[in-house]
Amino acid sequence: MSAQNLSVSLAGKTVLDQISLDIPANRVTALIGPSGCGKSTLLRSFNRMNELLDDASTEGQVLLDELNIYQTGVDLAELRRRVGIVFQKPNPFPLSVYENVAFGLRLQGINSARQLDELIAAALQKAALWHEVKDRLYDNALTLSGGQQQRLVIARAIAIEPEVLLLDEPASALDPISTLKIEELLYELKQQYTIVIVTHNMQQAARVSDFTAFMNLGQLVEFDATNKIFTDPRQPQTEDYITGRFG
Ligand SMILES: Nc1ncnc2c1ncn2[C@@H]1O[C@H](COP(=O)(O)OP(=O)(O)OP(=O)(O)O)[C@@H](O)[C@H]1O
Repeated sequence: MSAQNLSVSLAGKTVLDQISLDIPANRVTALIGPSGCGKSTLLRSFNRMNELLDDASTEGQVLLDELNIYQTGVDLAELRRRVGIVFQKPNPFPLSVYENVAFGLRLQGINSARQLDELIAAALQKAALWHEVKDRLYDNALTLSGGQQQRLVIARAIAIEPEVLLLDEPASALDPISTLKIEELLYELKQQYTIVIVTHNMQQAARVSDFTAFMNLGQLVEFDATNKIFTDPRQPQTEDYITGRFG
């Protein structure tokens, strides 16, 4: 996936300014930068979620394979199936664990009980949750712990086989053990999916990502291999940020 000269305004204010960025396939890319620099807005532009806000306008392109997702006639439901998103606060539906994962599959017309059972078990396994919920499949998802709920939301997102998974601070509401589980999970998931994660936690970005984009004031300051960004950045601004001199 790639952004090309992408600019976004919200309520008349330029929030992203001419961003061009190639997101490598089957890798984890972290978006870092000070509060308000536009990380979440960039993430949400990858599946056109900004359009759900009043008064959002977008210029430039986002390419998913060959498709400019902003061209007219793009099927937004299909786009969001291909590019899934997980938010900071776990948001399972107030349904059973099973029905949470079944939801998107049923929307795709999959109704055979046997097929659903198999796909739901596979998604829960991929989300590293199966062992904890296999005897609780019909319990309400809201009875799970916060960390389990977040892995359930990830299972719900991957059940419908997206190509890209967007994660907006997926662990910041979780305890350290749940955070570690999510981080380990990302390592497994990148074998199959392209992952973009917004994080405030620079240690987390250094641990989980292969590539890092440092943003400031709506601009992309630097994009490189994570190791390079954290040990030998090209831009003084990046160095100042990662060494804690601002932000
Ligand atoms: N719905 C909105 N309407 C108007 N302005 C908005 C809206 N949402 C965000 N903004 C503004 O857009 C800018 C970028 O916000 P965004 O949430 O993308 O930044 P961020 O880097 O993710 O910040 P944080 O790290 O604090 O979550 C900020 O100045 C913010 O105030």
